[in-house]
Amino acid sequence: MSAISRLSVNVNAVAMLRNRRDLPWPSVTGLAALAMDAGAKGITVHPRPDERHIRKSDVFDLAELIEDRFPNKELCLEGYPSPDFLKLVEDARPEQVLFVPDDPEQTTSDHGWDFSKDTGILETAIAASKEWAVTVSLFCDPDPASAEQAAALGAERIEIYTGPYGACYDDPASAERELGKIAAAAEAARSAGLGVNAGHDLTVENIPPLLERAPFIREMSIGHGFTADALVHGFAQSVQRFRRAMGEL
Ligand SMILES: CC(=O)[C@@H](O)[C@H](O)COP(=O)(O)O
Ligand SMILES: NCC(=O)COP(=O)(O)O
Repeated sequence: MSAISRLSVNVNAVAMLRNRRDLPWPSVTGLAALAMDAGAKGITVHPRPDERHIRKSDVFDLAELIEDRFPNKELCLEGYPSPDFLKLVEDARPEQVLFVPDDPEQTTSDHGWDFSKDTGILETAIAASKEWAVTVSLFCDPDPASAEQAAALGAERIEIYTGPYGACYDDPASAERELGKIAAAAEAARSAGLGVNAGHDLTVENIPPLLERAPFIREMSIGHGFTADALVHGFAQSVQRFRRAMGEL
């Protein structure tokens, strides 16, 4: 068994379920603790401006949980680098921040940064995060040029957007085409000295072929597919199932 997992469990969907009622359950911190006890490397959350799932208070609760009970695990915060989000990063000090080019109205993340027009806001956000000693990752489409531009801006990692791959995984020709794009972007990022993460619509089924093409991917944040799996198998079992799919068990 490898000591460090790649799996960061995204608990957005747990918060969404909790928010159906004015009650504290299911518990975001409780399930996050369960996932980390079961072997996840950490927890990811994407607090959106409307707090439709993760609330600011969850971010602080999770940061405290990790500091107090899981000092070797990591919190990753995802979001658009608005002043409000940057203040949250400054106050909560996660181990990693993923900057995502999401509009506040967006249903979910569906594209990477456009480096031909978004560099100003990213330069400011990257410089601030580095001052706070927070590792910076940028959400990128699976294309080598984006990886190189992310490196030129001073990011330490990229997260390759795997939504299109997840959506066509059942169609071998389309999946192969998407895997080729992801592998090329991952290689370019690695050559540029970046750590390579991947995320969006990853599942127990589609992870193994992805890791065959890019075995050096260091982190996968998984929420929707993880939660769907956990509804059937239970949170702790799903950590095992995803780690097995990642070749870690
Ligand atoms: C950045 C990313 O890939 C997203 O998948 C995100 O973390 C999911 O956000 P929602 O849970 O709001 O769809
Ligand atoms: N960064 C991707 C993420 O955190 C979770 O995405 P998904 O598994 O909910 O699609």
